[in-house]
Amino acid sequence: MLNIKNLSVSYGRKVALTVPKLSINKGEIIGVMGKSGSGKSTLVNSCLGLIPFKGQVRIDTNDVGILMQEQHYVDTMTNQKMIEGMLNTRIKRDKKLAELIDFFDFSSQLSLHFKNLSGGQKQRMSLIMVLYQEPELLFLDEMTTGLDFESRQALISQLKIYFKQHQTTVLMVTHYAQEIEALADKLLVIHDGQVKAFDEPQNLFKQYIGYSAFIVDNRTEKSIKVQQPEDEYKVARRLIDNGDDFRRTQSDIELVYTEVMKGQRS
Ligand SMILES: Nc1ncnc2c1ncn2[C@@H]1O[C@H](COP(=O)(O)OP(=O)(O)OP(=O)(O)O)[C@@H](O)[C@H]1O
Repeated sequence: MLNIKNLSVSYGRKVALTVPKLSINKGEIIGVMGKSGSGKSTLVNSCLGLIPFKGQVRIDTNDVGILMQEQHYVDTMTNQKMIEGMLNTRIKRDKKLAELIDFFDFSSQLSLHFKNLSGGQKQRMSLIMVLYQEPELLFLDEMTTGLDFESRQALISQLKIYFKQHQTTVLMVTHYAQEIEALADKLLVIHDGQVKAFDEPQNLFKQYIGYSAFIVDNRTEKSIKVQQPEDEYKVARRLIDNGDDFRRTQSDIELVYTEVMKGQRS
């Protein structure tokens, strides 16, 4: 669905991003993580052709959607008028739109103005308009930044259902490991303009963390690395005997990310 070859983006003399090769298959959801200034937005912007770049970016569809962190709309009309105007349709007569509004629980916000919506409601409204166009490929750039925990959780679970139903291919940039854990098939870690890791979380977990790990919750939050199932049993036994509250994890994104970033220059 998206193929990148020898991509290089520079701002003036500074090379901000180089990606020798990257392929995203149809229906895959890719979560992109990296520090501020690492090149995440540069990746999205070059894929969208919004900035000049060298190399190849091939997108196998014309139905591309994008949702950035902040949206600005005119504020002279209600949300309903704006949605209907921008999509050139009427909610009453448009089953697809009515269903989306229902899905994102937006009916009671239709009579309001955009500026009076909460951050989560603003994101929902933008999503309704983006998803109405049934993009095959969707770019999400920090769509839940600034949302409170509950709004983020709600949005993530709605999107999880939606993406599954529609087999949308998604590249989402986020600072929240939890978002990737809930939605992404693969994790892409960018640091200093370079791809440091790109694979399914469980593969990266095996590579960077080991066979499995126990996180001792409540007390220490320390992770214990184990390489073999037998070791896992021994560690579990010890933790149980100590009365510790722990959980087993094989795809903890935060652990993987921390491990990938170890040894990288800041
Ligand atoms: N228009 C620009 N002109 C010059 N330098 C830029 C421009 N846009 C980005 N950069 C630089 O390129 C690098 C990558 O920026 P980018 O916006 O892609 O990072 P990011 O990972 O998306 O950061 P954040 O998480 O803060 O959004 C940074 O060093 C940034 O300062």
